[in-house]
This record gives sequence, C-alpha cells and structure tokens, in this order.
Amino acid sequence: MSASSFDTGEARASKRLAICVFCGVESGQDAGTQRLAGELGAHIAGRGHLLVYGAGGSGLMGAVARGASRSGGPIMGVLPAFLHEREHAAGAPVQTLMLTRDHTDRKLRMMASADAFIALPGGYGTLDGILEVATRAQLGLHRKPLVLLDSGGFWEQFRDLISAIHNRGFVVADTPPFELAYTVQEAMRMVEDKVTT
Ligand SMILES: C/C(=C\CNc1ncnc2c1ncn2[C@@H]1O[C@H](COP(=O)(O)O)[C@@H](O)[C@H]1O)CO
Repeated sequence: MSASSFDTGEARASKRLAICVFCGVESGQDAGTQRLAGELGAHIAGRGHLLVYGAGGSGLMGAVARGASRSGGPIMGVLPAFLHEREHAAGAPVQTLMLTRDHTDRKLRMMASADAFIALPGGYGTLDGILEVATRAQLGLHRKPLVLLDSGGFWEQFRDLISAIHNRGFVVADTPPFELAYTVQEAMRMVEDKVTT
C-alpha cells in the first residue's frame, strides 16, 4: 500500500479490526476537534474497520459515526437502554445497536468487542472508558492498544497527570498503558501496527 493511499484512508488495511472510539456526547467548544472526529470516523471506515462506539447521535460521538457512515463503514453502537432517547434517537446514523443494562455493562461489551481503542476529547464518560481500559491493561488483563488522539493539548494534560502519579510512586510500571497521537493517520498506524504485530 502506498503512503498516500494510507493518508487519505482510501486503502483497506490488511486486517479488519473492531476499533472502539471513546469521545464526548457533547461537541466541546473547538470546531477543529469536531472536524477531527469526523475525519477519524471516515478513516476507520475507509480502512475497512468496524467502528464500535457509544451509539450517540450528537456531539463528537455523532460526528465520528457520521464520518464512518459517509465512508460506508459498518458501525456498532453500544449504550444503556435508558439513554436511547436522550443520546441515540436524535441523529445517529444507521448502525447495529446493542442496548445494555447500564454503563458498566456497556463498557464491558465495548471492551470485549474491540481490538483497539482510540479516545477523542470528552467528559466523565470518556474518562471513565479510558481509565477502565488502562486499569485492565495495568493488571495484565489485556494487551489491546489505547491511543489518545490529541486535540489542542487535551490529552497532554491527562498524560501529565498520569506522569505525576507515576513519579509519586503510586504506579510501579515504567510506562503508562496508552500513547498519544496527534493526527488521525498516526493514531490509525499505531493501532494497526500494534494489533497486527
Ligand atoms: C454513571 C456511572 C459511572 C460514572 N460515569 C459514567 N460512566 C460511564 N459512562 C458515562 C458516565 N458518565 C457519562 N457516561 C456516558 O459516556 C458517554 C460519553 O460521555 P461524556 O461524559 O460526554 O464523555 C455518554 O454516553 C455518557 O452517557 C455509573 O455507572
């Protein structure tokens, strides 16, 4: 595959993955982050992967899903049944919908379904998702990659907090169980390289 076809997301990856995206159900204040969300969805679909996400129709979630949908990719949305009206009904594209009992069940389904995780900015739900994935990685329960796709330094602040926690001796592992990426292409490469090697 040529570098240029990878960069546009047109070329299919050699292995089809299920990539779980954690991100806000709100849009945030930065239009660049909203564009990044659509670009990420488009690349996941363009590379032939399945998008697994929180089934939302609004905010960054909606943008990721519409990006994947426009590129013709399959989508699996997972959300607690009680949030269906509030988060899914307005504007989520066609997808396979999995309704769960609660947020905990949702995270377990998402983690079991995915080969890798990419996080965009978000709120408590997004942080809850990545901390669950990171905690389980620290415990040796999985080796699936977790990539934090930065936008405007959002994840740099999180990385600095985690570094401080490491430096104060509360985590003994040398490196945190996630990496930062600064472009969609970089995030996709990290995920594909780690899952397929
Ligand atoms: C509510 C519970 C625990 C802590 N909070 C959350 N846990 C899991 N998912 C959540 C929580 N708060 C919101 N969410 C959902 O995550 C998605 C993204 O939310 P964000 O806050 O915009 O990042 C969204 O679907 C939220 O409903 C006890 O189980």
